[in-house]
Amino acid sequence: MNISTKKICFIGAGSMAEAIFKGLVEKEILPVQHISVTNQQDQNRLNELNMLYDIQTSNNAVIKKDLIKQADILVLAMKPKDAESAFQELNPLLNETQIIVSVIAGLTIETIQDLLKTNNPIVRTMPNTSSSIGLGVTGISFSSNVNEKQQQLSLEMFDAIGTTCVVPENKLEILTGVSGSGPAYFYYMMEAMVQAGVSGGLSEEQAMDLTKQTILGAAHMVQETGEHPAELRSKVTSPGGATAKAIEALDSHHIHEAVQKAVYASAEKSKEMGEMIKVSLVK
Ligand SMILES: NC(=O)C1=CN([C@@H]2O[C@H](COP(=O)(O)OP(=O)(O)OC[C@H]3O[C@@H](n4cnc5c(N)ncnc54)[C@H](OP(=O)(O)O)[C@@H]3O)[C@@H](O)[C@H]2O)C=CC1
Ligand SMILES: O=C(O)[C@@H]1CCC=N1
Repeated sequence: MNISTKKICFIGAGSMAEAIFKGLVEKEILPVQHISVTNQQDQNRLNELNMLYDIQTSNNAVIKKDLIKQADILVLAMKPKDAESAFQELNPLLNETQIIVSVIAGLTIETIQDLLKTNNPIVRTMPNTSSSIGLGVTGISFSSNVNEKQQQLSLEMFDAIGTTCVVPENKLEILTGVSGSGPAYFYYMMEAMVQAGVSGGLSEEQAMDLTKQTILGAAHMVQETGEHPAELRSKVTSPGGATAKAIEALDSHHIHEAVQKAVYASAEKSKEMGEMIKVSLVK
């Protein structure tokens, strides 16, 4: 099996769907004619995506049905709260050979199966938005009926836009806290660094360039040296020097614990969003 011969239909046209198909289109992983995108109602958004990527887009009921029926892989990319109604629409259109890839935070394989009322192979994933530039990382769990070839195909799709990490399903929430939400923590940190630079007298452009290159360099250092971040940090931190004072300031605000709390909060919220749908199913 090869991903380049497959047809992929994205159900949901938001930031995450775009990050994935942008990565696939720009890396020429499959022909643009093989990629289609639908959403609930926002026609302007679909027009914009069609113009940008030359992929097929439609939320016309008849065309949407055809796109879904023809797809080998369906990517579920709506918010958890919209999953139930979206899945009801999907159910009559599915055939059992289609691979269902979900990027929805918190929604378990079991709930997806219950909602879809089918026995399709389910690939539950947690990507991140850096997939759009081929630097994403995607956590993946498979339902027990995803065969070897289908697993390879799914891995091929996400490896093409970054790296993948196959984990047991009960690890996907904590993985969401680390890498799904993770880019936001670094952007948050960057916002603060730029603001401080500007307050201290740098131009916005200078502060942004310095911050950008610093985070890029730090990430490459971890990757290329293979050294632990703690070791690299100690090399920046001259005893009694400026960095030591900076780390002291971070420690005095319990930033280390705060970051851990942020990871746990994201994991907890993901679980909660999935649980809410499970509860509404039982009712
Ligand atoms: N953003 C991120 O960094 C990440 C997001 N995720 C997951 O991806 C999913 C989408 O998130 P994100 O892209 O940020 O969300 P957005 O709000 O940007 O996009 C949601 C999309 O879902 C569509 N939609 C809603 N209801 C339906 C329906 N019934 N049928 C078809 N499409 C529908 C919306 O269409 P319309 O506008 O027409 O209503 C919209 O295009 C979430 O479940 C999230 O947990 C996972 C990893 C990272
Ligand atoms: O914020 C969210 O709920 C999604 C999941 C991880 C990143 N974005």
